[in-house]
Amino acid sequence: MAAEAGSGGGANTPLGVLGGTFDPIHLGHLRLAEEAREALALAGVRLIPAGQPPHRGTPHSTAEDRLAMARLATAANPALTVDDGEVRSAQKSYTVLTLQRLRAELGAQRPLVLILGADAFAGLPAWHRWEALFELAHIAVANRPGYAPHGRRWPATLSPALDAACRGRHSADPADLRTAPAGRIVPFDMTPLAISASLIRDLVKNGHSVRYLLPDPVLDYIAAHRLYR
Ligand SMILES: Nc1ncnc2c1ncn2[C@@H]1O[C@H](COP(=O)(O)OP(=O)(O)OP(=O)(O)O)[C@@H](O)[C@H]1O
Ligand SMILES: O=C(O)c1ccc[n+]([C@@H]2O[C@H](COP(=O)([O-])O)[C@@H](O)[C@H]2O)c1
Repeated sequence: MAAEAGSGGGANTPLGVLGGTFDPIHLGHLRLAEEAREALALAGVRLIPAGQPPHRGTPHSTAEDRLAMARLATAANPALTVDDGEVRSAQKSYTVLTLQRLRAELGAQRPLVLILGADAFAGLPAWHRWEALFELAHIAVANRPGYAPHGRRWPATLSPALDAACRGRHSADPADLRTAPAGRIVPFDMTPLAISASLIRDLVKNGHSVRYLLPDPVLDYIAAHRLYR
């Protein structure tokens, strides 16, 4: 059985961190976590729903609903755990603060791997104290349909600031993630899934089915709470 995220594995086993608004959580998020876990030999992945996402308006569902859906979506997989730290915090959900909290919890030596889709990675220079992220965690970047940089082509398409920050950090070998607590950038390929939370919200709003785009318990939660109508 896979080790429980956050406590599993040895002291050097990297732990994945996947933040998101998860409005709602869908199979793109879950495959991103699962494929990162497998490709990068992670102890597990902590999914962290944003309480107050810094770069978008108020989410369409409450933080409690998004947290509940994330818990339902991951209940059957012990390698995926849900962290409510950002939902419980009164502050904006800046990733740098969350990684500092995880560092304090897990120690300075535990390798952390911040998992991002290609769209999120490309926007990194707009994040709060973004260059400090490289001191706190490794970064794993997955392809996402419709977005560049994509997979192994990514270094050619970065903004100059991100390109400069990435220089010398690139690694194609997941084993490198064990040799330091932070600082590497690892692109990895996942099954391309053109699923987004905004697509799901639009489908629900227009009365269409979203079955098989997200787990059935999340589908049932959306229906029971009349979300996104
Ligand atoms: N289908 C997908 N493939 C790869 N990465 C994804 C996919 N969907 C989301 N991600 C990644 O998951 C993280 C959280 O995404 P987020 O919660 O914003 O979902 P979203 O589907 O992009 O939402 P929205 O459509 O509301 O903008 C980001 O790093 C994002 O790049
Ligand atoms: O730290 C920041 O400045 C920052 C800016 C934008 C997004 N993030 C984080 O990136 C994740 C995805 O955000 P979003 O808005 O695309 O759902 C989520 O965990 C956010 O808290 C973080």
